[in-house]
Amino acid sequence: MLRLAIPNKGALSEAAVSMLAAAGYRTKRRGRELSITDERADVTLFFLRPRDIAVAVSAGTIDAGITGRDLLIDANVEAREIRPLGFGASTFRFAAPQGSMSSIHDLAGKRIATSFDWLVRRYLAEHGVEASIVHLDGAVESSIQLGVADAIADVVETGTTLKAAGLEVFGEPILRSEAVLITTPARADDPRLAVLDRRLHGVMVARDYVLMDYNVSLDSLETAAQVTPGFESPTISHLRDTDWVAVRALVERREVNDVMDRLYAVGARAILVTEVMSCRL
Ligand SMILES: Nc1ncnc2c1ncn2[C@@H]1O[C@H](COP(=O)(O)OP(=O)(O)OP(=O)(O)O)[C@@H](O)[C@H]1O
Ligand SMILES: O=P(O)(O)OC[C@H]1O[C@H](OP(=O)(O)OP(=O)(O)O)[C@H](O)[C@@H]1O
Ligand SMILES: [Mg+2]
Repeated sequence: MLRLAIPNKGALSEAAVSMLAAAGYRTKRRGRELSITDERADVTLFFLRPRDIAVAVSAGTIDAGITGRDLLIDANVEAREIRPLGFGASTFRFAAPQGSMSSIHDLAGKRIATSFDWLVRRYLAEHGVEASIVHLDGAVESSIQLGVADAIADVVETGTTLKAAGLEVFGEPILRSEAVLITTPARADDPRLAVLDRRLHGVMVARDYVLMDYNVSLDSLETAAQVTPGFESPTISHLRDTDWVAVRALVERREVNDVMDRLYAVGARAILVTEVMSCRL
């Protein structure tokens, strides 16, 4: 049985469950169950606090986990990221009262509140800045008003929380984070993990790509195929009219209208777009 840890609450929890459900795993919890076993897929899901996931994986009691990249790095353990999962994107940034700081060098000798001590210490050391860290478990944005810190380092997504606290970001982003699939070097070659990883990749491709079909004359095929190169190579099929062919390729969802316009302009017609339910590439 493959043991996979996923967040039991917080920003990544729902999206992790829906991704696993889309990948065909049983995810429905009866009440407050701490784990669910999917006998058919040979996987047990453990619902853990997001911050504990990298620790459980590195201890070897859990084979793999879904957590935030920021939490993985901050745990400073042996677990490694094997795939970014395309949800839960955020940045990790310094912030201070509006107009008070503009560069990380302004942090020298100051107090920085954060829940990510290791991540912040490492970044400051890399940049040669000496400051003291004030550890808080959450609601870090309140620390300045409470007089316990001069600046903060925290997760920023929309910036709403910062703004409400009268703070603004400064300096470069410390990190760009998102949900990631993690494991340890000891488990990295586990074939059951490879199946999980392929399933999750299949969900990501189905979310990010659509299938595009169109007809194009042989004269314009080369130009059109360059517009839709697909993952490896577009499929070309015969049409009854031997001067024309049918082309099929995967296209990034966010580019779909632009690609259709460009195909039309080079003479492609009957351009059709279809959702991908699932795939293994
Ligand atoms: N607003 C957000 N948008 C996107 N990702 C977020 C957001 N807040 C947190 N995250 C990500 O979620 C993970 C942390 O989860 P979250 O903050 O929900 O849990 P937690 O702080 O450990 O638990 P709790 O807040 O319940 O004490 C981090 O990887 C972080 O980057
Ligand atoms: O930029 P925003 O969209 O406002 O999101 C960022 C906020 O979300 C998270 O808080 P969370 O809800 O996890 O509370 P916490 O601070 O107690 O962890 C994070 O710690 C920030 O406070
Ligand atoms: Mg939080």
